[in-house]
Amino acid sequence: MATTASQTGKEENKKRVEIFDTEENLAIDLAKYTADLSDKFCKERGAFTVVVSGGSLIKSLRKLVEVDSIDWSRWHFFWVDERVVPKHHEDSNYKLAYDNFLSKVPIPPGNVYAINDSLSAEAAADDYETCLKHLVKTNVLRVSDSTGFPKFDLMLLGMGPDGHVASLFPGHGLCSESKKWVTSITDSPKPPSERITFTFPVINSSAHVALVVCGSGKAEPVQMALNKTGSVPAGFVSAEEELVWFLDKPASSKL
Ligand SMILES: O=C(O)[C@H](O)[C@@H](O)[C@H](O)[C@H](O)COP(=O)(O)O
Repeated sequence: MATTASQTGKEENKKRVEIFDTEENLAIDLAKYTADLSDKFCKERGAFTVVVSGGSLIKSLRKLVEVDSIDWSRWHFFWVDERVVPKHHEDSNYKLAYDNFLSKVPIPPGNVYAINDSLSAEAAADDYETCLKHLVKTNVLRVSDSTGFPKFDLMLLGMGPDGHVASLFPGHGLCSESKKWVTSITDSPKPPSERITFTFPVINSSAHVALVVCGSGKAEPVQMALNKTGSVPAGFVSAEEELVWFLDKPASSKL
């Protein structure tokens, strides 16, 4: 059973906070939320552009693979951030998503946009941005009328215990990148140190963002982000249509 915390203010009107008794219930609701959006966008535009982070989020997608009604052939699948390691490496977000999700659903392999793992971090970021620009030209990816940045249909993001999202870490200069779509980091405080990441203008131009956070170890950054008691990258996340925080009870315990 979820409880919804109401928010006030203009930007806040686009924000919902859902709190679940258990991670299992969160995973069930996240599957329904994603399936409903998939249905809506597949009907409206014949495509559904979905972005995922790495981390524990991927495990919380396990109920999604069981939804029969999803038209997987219309899905286009991206990563908000990726570690610059070979695709079969244990640290690879591609491998994490492949093993736990992609290998279980029939998304066409050509619609799965992994990074080029033979390049340096900087070159891989440029290459991924070039790929996104091509997908804008071919109308797979929309562009936000208000920001000019790509507008993904849904971003599914986790948050680290320090409040980071994607590979945008507290106090790091990349949090204020305002021009690039995709950038690289070679001094990530969370290993491995070399990564590529979408920038905030891209994340915040998404139609829908789901921030999925579980566990008491994240209660403090959740509080900082939602009650504005501190400044953490997760608190900078917004969406053009709707931002939904999916929290389990322990993660919401300081709200
Ligand atoms: O590649 C990464 O490291 C991630 O994309 C990162 O942003 C992750 O989502 C958070 O660190 C949360 O990870 P956990 O849920 O495992 O704490």
